[in-house]
Amino acid sequence: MGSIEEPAPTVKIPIIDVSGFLAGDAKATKACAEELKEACENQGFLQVVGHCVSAETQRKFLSAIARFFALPLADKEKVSQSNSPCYRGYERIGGQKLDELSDDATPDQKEGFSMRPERPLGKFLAGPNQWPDEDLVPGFQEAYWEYFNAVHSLSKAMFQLMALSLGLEKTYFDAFAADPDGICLCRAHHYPPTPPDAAGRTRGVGAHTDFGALTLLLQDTVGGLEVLHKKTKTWHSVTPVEGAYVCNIGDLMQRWTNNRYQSTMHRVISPLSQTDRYSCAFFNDGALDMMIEAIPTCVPAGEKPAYEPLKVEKHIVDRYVQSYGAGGTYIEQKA
Ligand SMILES: O=C(O)CCC(=O)C(=O)O
Ligand SMILES: [Fe+2]
Repeated sequence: MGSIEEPAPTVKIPIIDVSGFLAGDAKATKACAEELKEACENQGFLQVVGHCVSAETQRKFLSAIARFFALPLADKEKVSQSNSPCYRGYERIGGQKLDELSDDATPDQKEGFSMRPERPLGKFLAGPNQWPDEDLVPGFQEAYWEYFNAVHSLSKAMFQLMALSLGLEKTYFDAFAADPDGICLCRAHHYPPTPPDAAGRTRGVGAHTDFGALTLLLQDTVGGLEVLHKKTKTWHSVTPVEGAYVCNIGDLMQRWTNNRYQSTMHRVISPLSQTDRYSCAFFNDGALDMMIEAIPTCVPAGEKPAYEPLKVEKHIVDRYVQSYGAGGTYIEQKA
């Protein structure tokens, strides 16, 4: 008798059209919230279409970041994140190591550019942005802000949909997600083509879960993003859908929902490729001073929450130190 092979698991990453919800249609909102709940309780990943970020805003932004990453290294290093007291600016290849699975992982084979809303120096991550000279990348700053504002709006709307999906008041997460001093990060990435000697050995981004609550990722059509199927430890690609946002749950939201919503491990492989890949992640990590405590309706009657209450600031600082190394600029600021 031949052995029976286990069928390969299918990991469903649904594509959810949020246009009805954004337009205020009650029936469409109910259906959207239901689809979102299903996705968040299972693989913790979905793709959002029918959103409010225009194709033109995305196009202008992707063109601006490609022009920035094409600059000579010396020009990019002028706005290096290592000169920033608040993790803003350019991050060279290998600047971050997100892999949580293996100790001997190679640093991430991506370069990045980070900006955030500007706030007076003092609190963690507050401070000024660093921009390249306008002459070097005309229109970069303008395209970046236009893009940031549009995705920020979408992010706030997605938190409202998430509240509805959990059977909560629509505004339940507003104090976190719409706080004027909240931590938002818009980080563009460039993954250079992979030479044959590095393919299979390196990672664009090592396996990790996202730190915060909710991520909205724009990826071009090259591909490479993969999510882990926990049970079988197999990786599954997130097929690019042009203009869509890959939306995923981060560790804070998993904690907040007492493990009901899943923060799933993901990575970007470095396939043998002649093509540059560009993506941009928008993280809305909320208000530093907030305490994250299990949402009461997520804790079954008679049970204790799975986690102790945790201040957002403590969680975020720990994760930055972990991925960028200790002795970061935060410690200097506090001295
Ligand atoms: O570039 C990508 O596709 C994923 C990036 C990512 O996972 C991250 O920045 O946390
Ligand atoms: Fe990620």
